Amino acid sequence: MKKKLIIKIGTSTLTAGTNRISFAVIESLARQIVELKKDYEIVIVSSGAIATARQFVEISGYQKRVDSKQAMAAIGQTKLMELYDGIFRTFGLNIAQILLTYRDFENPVAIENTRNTINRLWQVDYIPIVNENDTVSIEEIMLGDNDKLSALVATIIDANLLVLVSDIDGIFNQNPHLHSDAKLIAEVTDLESIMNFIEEKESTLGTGGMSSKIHAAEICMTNSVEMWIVNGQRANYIIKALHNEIPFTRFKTEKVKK
Ligand SMILES: Nc1ncnc2c1ncn2[C@@H]1O[C@H](COP(=O)(O)OP(=O)(O)O)[C@@H](O)[C@H]1O
Ligand SMILES: N[C@@H](CCC(=O)OP(=O)(O)O)C(=O)O
Repeated sequence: MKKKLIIKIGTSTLTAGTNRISFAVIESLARQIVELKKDYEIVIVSSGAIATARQFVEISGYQKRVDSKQAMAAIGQTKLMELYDGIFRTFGLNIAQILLTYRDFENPVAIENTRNTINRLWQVDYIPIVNENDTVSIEEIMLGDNDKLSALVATIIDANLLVLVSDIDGIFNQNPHLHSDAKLIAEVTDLESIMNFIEEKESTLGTGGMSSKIHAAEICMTNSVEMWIVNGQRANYIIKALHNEIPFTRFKTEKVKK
């Protein structure tokens, strides 16, 4: 049986630090997935709806007003999926869209329905791409991060591994953007031991930063899902992390799944 892998890719990685979605980033993801599909069933959790919309329209006040952000997300989501579809198709990969909110994870019926949909999509060889349903829920666009959402998805489908693709190699003993001598932590088994390492710098994008990744790790560790933070700026980052060819942070759980 194939293992289950969730890949979370955020706005900063998708835009490669610019204000446009990078086709090269989506291509690199697709190329890796072609290889990964031999051993893994895959779910992508992708942000980027608002960033995609910005290439077409700027609804006034969208940086501050939540309803403007929601409208931007609604416009950008279809275009983001078009981008994924166009690029993934050239690699022979099929995609499907799933939009969820936190509330869905509190409802056993919704959990069961989501699980059934994902399993059926895998059976017919489609890759589910999840984002938050920003129309009905505003937690993520207020806090600006899909890390926790991806941990919840990983938990309900009993994933073997969640990979958070970030703009950094992993968690360091200090924020490396502020301290040049910061050292990467390769393995975390106890979250308490790393709490003091988080040192958010002021972010204009208002993202969840490292704190939301720790929160995601907490959900994963409680539910025996291994979680990695991997640097999306490195070539072939998932394949190389799997072969231990690049530095990254691994949040270990005690229970190893078959
Ligand atoms: N101890 C730490 N180790 C690594 N990064 C840290 C640490 N403390 C704070 N950070 C910040 O967290 C950022 C990564 O989170 P985030 O910007 O949300 O990434 P992404 O957009 O890829 O999800 C880093 O770029 C860094 O500025
Ligand atoms: N759901 C929204 C916002 C989510 C968001 O910004 O998350 P992230 O890129 O992980 O910080 C979107 O797709 O634009």
